[in-house]
Amino acid sequence: MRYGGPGGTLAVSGLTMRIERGDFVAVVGPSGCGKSTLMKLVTGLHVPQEGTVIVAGHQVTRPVSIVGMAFQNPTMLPWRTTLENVLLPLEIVEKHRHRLRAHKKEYVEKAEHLLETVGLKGFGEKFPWQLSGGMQQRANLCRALIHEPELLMLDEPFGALDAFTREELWCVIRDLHAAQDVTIVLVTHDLRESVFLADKVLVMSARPGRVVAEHEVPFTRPRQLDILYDKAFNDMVQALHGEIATARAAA
Ligand SMILES: Nc1ncnc2c1ncn2[C@@H]1O[C@H](COP(=O)(O)OP(=O)(O)OP(=O)(O)O)[C@@H](O)[C@H]1O
Repeated sequence: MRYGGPGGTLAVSGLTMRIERGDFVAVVGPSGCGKSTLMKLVTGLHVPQEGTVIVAGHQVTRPVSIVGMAFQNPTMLPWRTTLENVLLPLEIVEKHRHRLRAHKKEYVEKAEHLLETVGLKGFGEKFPWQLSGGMQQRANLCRALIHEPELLMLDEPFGALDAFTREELWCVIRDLHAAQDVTIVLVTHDLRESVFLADKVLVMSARPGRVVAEHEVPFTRPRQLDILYDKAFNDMVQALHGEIATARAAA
């Protein structure tokens, strides 16, 4: 995938990965290695000049509707309440668009249930600007989940949060993955986050990005936050750190 025409920036090249249904995969790598590009390729926001992206058996040629996305900046619409923001994808995704008016109550209940799951019970009527950054991130996750995506793409969704809120949201995501049949791809700079949450961690090279290593995370589920202090956990984090340092140096 190259940006800006033939002489432009080659963001990813030879990037190959296979993710099975229900997997939780984290993608880590040096800054600028093409992690966000990968997200945009999988969701169909970009189409590669060479190679193919296949999601749920179909080649991706335009934005994919079975995907839920959450990026670092929650970009909620300020003139809509939190609940109305969470309901937004339903106005876009075809399967729900036609049902929305007749089944509004059912969808509102679902949105309220999701808000409750992430600790935002009773905040649906507030506007996004009345919520803290952490609360907006939580609402952002609800919006990514409202249309029951089969694939959830998370691009640094907890990047701007303080450590405590971030760890709390890790647990929300962990529980969502355990409770629902959803495949999750998480792009992150936070190696502890990748090891805590994922079944598999993919390490990318410096730009042009490709996968240089793939690690199964051996820790049993459900994982509790205490694991962050285990030696085996920290050894894995440190090993990943070393791999990324090597990938950066090779650039
Ligand atoms: N729209 C664009 N036009 C030109 N170059 C771009 C564009 N988007 C990304 N790039 C370049 O492609 C490369 C990969 O960018 P990308 O955002 O995918 O990396 P990243 O790994 O997500 O970065 P970071 O770790 O800093 O978030 C970078 O060198 C970036 O400058």
